[in-house]
Amino acid sequence: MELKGKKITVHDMCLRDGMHPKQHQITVNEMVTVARAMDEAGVPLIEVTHGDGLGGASVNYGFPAASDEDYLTAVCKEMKQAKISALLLPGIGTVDHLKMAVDCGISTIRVATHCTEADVSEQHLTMAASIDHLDTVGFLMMAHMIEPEELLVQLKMMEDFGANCVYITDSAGYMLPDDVTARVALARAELKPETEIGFHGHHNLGMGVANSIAAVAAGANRIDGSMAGLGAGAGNTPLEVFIAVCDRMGIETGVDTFKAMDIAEDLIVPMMDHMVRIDRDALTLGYAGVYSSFLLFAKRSAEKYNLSSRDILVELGRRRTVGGQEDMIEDLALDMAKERGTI
Ligand SMILES: C[C@H](O)CC(=O)C(=O)O
Ligand SMILES: [Mn+2]
Repeated sequence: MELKGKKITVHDMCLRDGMHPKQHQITVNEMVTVARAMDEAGVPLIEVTHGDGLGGASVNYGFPAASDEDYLTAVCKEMKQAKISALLLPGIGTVDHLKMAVDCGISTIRVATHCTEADVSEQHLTMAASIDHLDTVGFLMMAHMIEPEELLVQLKMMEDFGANCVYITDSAGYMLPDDVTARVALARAELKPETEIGFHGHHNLGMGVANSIAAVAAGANRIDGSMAGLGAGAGNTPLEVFIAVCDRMGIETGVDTFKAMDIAEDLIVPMMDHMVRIDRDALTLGYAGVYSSFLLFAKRSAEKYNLSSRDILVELGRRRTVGGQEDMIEDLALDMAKERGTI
């Protein structure tokens, strides 16, 4: 496919997926500063929410520095051209959270489920689609775990519930470009032509940019990334890198490449509590197909029970654990520690 001249929408994740490595402690001021700079650089869409979506503030997922309502209210009113999105996982976020986010000024709601559980998104997607001008997006996580044909059934379900855009989400950073091509191309061929297709990558195997380009080539027109890769695991597709590559290839993002680089370097890297990079554990997530936001949970349990975090992650992958099973990580570590006599 000729990519030169193709227009795509990039969607920044620093202020939502980036909440995972920050243990949800990004302040309202930091959110506003980063969002303003991205607005100025031409980033068209920015996600702002607790790392686990609206309503994520809890013992299980972690308490944030401020409420979703405070973050969204503060950021939405500052935007000149950028639109703000919020993420919602049914079971964590409710229809009331969705209404609150709309009242705060979001333009996009993304309803996320595990890749085999699109049916649980019906209530939220139907409701969102009934709200005037609300960009309604379905988001299927851990999409590497099922074959393209099975994924298509789930994507179609979200389309039927009213999503005008559906996402193929590589939550574990496990996919290789051929995996992305197979899933996106089938979706592009079978979904309604007016339904947009998005791809959300994690960089655990260093494939974020290559996978995102594969997605665009196969027919996706929305691509998630985050400046300096601030996101779960080894982070999301580093957005400033993806923008520079698009620039070289003639793919139009509308974002100023040098301003994107400056945001990554001058604003995001200094905010990091640890370097978000492909270290041994993040690489293991990608290699073993584990949900990226399990990383810090596994590291904490490893430290507590004198275990190797890699061993915990490999076992989580073997057990095919999925998002929402965070509480099982400590249970697993405790069992492993008893078995190995490390406690
Ligand atoms: C709640 C997760 O962090 C959503 C996401 O970004 C992913 O699955 O990847
Ligand atoms: Mn993610």
